[in-house]
Amino acid sequence: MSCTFVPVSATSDFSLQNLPFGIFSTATSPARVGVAIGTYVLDLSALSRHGVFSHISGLQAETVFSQSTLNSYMALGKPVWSAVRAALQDFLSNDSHPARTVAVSDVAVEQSSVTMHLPAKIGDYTDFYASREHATNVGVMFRGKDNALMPNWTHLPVGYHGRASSVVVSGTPLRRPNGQRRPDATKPPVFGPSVRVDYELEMALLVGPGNELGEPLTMAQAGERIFGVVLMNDWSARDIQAWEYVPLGPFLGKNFGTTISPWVVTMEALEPFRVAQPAQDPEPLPYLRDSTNSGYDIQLKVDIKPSGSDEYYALTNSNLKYMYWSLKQQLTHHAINGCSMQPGDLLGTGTISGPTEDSFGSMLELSWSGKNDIKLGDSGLTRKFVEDNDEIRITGVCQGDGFRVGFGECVGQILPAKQLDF
Ligand SMILES: O=C(O)/C=C/C(=O)CC(=O)CC(=O)O
Ligand SMILES: [Ca+2]
Ligand SMILES: [Mg+2]
Repeated sequence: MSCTFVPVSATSDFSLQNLPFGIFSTATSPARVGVAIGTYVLDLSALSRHGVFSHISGLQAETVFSQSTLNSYMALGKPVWSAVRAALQDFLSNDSHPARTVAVSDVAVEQSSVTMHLPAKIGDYTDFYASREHATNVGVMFRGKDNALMPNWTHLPVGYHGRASSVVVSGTPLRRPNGQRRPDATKPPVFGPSVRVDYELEMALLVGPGNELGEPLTMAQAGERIFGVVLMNDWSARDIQAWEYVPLGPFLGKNFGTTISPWVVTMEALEPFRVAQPAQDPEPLPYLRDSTNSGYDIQLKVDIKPSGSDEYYALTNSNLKYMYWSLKQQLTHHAINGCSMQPGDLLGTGTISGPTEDSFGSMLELSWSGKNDIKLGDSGLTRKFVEDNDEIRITGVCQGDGFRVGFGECVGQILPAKQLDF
């Protein structure tokens, strides 16, 4: 099966097997639901008017696809998502589909001519800490070798509640935060711009149908409730974080901005890329046990475009398959106490570091807390943390046989701090 409606190159992130969902607008029309294919965005509200989804029960296609967020569509659940995916694949690959009398320009626009928006109204944002390598590295730096991994870590997916208000879509610049830090442990704390702004390579799931308050989710249910996955950069001010986090965890060092990619890759598109997750020892308690393959082979890259340069230089090469706690275990654990999850809630995986040094998912780890210079290719440039006007770009790809399921880009630039005088 191949796409015959528009050209799709074998190296495109957005193949017929992918079909990620996003929210786009153009100079002349408002934000609404789109699906990426090749270099185009398919306008699903326009396709609805041509009857492409009219056979799907439980879907008010024109209404749902004219909205400026995906929340209503996310709430509909897996049977509808599957039917829409099948309808799109049929439309795109079958020349004799009844709606194929339309012109490309009737139902699609070039991605280069659209503005992408946040895919959902995110009610709540939670971030986990689920890479053993990352948690160990950070633990060694913050608490010493003997207390690196806390005793709870191998028994449950550790997480904290973040701020949905500061989640932004790829391309939105962020200011370096001001805050309180204590650079010299023998002196009082100081206030001013963070000098240790960092990125964190993460992915995040978006919740589909939620659960009522007091009604926990099981592992089997959680598997059906995940709508899809995006790339995420959990920007972190390490100096603010290191001083403030005791004993309640991340706060202002994290919530000055979190960047996500605009295209949500669905779980159905990721299905062929499932792999075994790392062996879990000790075996988790029964509510978190999973005999299915719940890891995903997604190659992840972080590059930096340093201030004043036009070139990108590699920082991190990692993979989602390194995550110790799976997406399903994270969602289940989050709801097991009866906490209600809503369509559009965002759950970050935590920084995705792997076993080798080039797979470390943050500058904190790459520079080992600022002790070492990170070399940017052969440019002669170095970094320990993110400098003003640097841009950080995350990309992610699942490589299939002759096709790709890719995530596009998650980019963000750090602008100078706001000048504050006290
Ligand atoms: O105190 C610590 O050990 C560190 C906490 C974090 O950096 C939180 C976080 O964002 C976790 C992650 O991304 O894996
Ligand atoms: Ca994080
Ligand atoms: Mg953040």
